[in-house]
Amino acid sequence: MMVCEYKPGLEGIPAAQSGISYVDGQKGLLEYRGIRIEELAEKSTFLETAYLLIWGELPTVEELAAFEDEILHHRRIKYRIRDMMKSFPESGHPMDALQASAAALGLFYARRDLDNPVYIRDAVVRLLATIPTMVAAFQLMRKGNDPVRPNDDLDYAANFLYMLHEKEPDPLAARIFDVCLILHAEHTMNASTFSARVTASTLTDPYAVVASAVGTLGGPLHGGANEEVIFMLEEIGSVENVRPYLEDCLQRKAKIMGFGHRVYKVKDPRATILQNLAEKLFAKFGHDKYYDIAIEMERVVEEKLGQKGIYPNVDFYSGLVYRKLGIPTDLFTPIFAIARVAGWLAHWKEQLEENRIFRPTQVYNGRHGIAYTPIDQR
Ligand SMILES: CC(=O)SCCNC(=O)CCNC(=O)[C@H](O)C(C)(C)COP(=O)(O)OP(=O)(O)OC[C@H]1O[C@@H](n2cnc3c(N)ncnc32)[C@H](O)[C@@H]1OP(=O)(O)O
Ligand SMILES: O=C([O-])CC(=O)C(=O)O
Repeated sequence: MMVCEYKPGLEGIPAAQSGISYVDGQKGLLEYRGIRIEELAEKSTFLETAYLLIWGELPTVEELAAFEDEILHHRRIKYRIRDMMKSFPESGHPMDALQASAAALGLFYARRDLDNPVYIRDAVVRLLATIPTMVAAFQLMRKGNDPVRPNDDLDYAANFLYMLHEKEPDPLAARIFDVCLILHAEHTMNASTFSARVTASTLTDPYAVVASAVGTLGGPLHGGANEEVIFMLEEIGSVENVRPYLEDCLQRKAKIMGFGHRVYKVKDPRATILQNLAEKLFAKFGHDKYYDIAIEMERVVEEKLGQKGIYPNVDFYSGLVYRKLGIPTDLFTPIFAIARVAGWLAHWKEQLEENRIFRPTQVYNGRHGIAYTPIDQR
């Protein structure tokens, strides 16, 4: 067996062969199935992009209509899932509620028929359709309200905002939210996708795959950074405080949330698009003073850490967009998950097509040959 050098965090180690997405971290380039993210953000919709990621090609008019229709008809959640969510503590984090609810779907669809394309399609449709409903339902129920039923007249993104705010969204807000979903849908072998693929490789069900990925996404070094960014902007509070705040972080060797990336050594192309989306929202709905703080942060971080390749990542500007859409801070990461379900499912499907269980090795650095000490002698 070939022995490889141990790399903390598996840096630079390929974990799969994949044709789903591609990142050039030096050029700041991201493609889904070969199509540039900028082009998808301008021309596609989230469901069309999800189709592209999962089935490998852009859908025809008929294929897209059929896919959208299937999703529309599977948006409602079972009353038993809703009742289970109602019993969750309202102080609990919505990512934990989502992880538990996604896993609970597996209780209803326990049969695993992984060689059957109908089973795969049903699972894809069910997960894409119900995850947004679950996120919105928990949000309303933790406030003591009943969840809002999906609105069949609204598309995927608009319906989510409708279920969250109990009113139809402004069309610009809905389109911008849809673009956010496109931007977050997939990103090569990131931590949660790796987690999804490891879980998939055991041939378990897709609900367990998504639940394990949701758990991984929630951490502050990964998708959870989007809410940490807002806490940080609130703590900084003013443009004048940016420099002393960052100097203090650097002195303490503390990570600056929303900056840095294992692959990108330039500004994340999604951060550039999200920044433009934020500006569009500010032009229509009013400015956000935290944006001025964010701009100053980007300037000072580049001055201090640019030579190390530390630039804004996808999590830096997304929260400013979501705030303007009236979304509470602790829903930012669940919204990331709504989008990333598309990527996780694409990787689940790809993993099954050429599966081998993930079972890496380790470098043992513990002891050998130690005698057992009876408890009364310890
Ligand atoms: C959707 C996403 O997951 S995007 C990422 C979201 N996460 C964040 O925004 C959290 C802040 N960023 C980070 O913690 C990291 O940049 C990560 C987790 C994204 C990438 O981590 P790694 O690739 O392991 O980089 P690592 O932590 O080894 O950093 C390399 C060097 O850059 C520095 N660095 C990296 N990110 C930052 C940051 N955000 N602030 C300050 N310094 C940083 C490190 O201190 C380290 O410096 P050193 O070589 O002098 O010790
Ligand atoms: O690729 C990564 O490591 C993290 C990231 O940007 C993502 O998952 O979108």
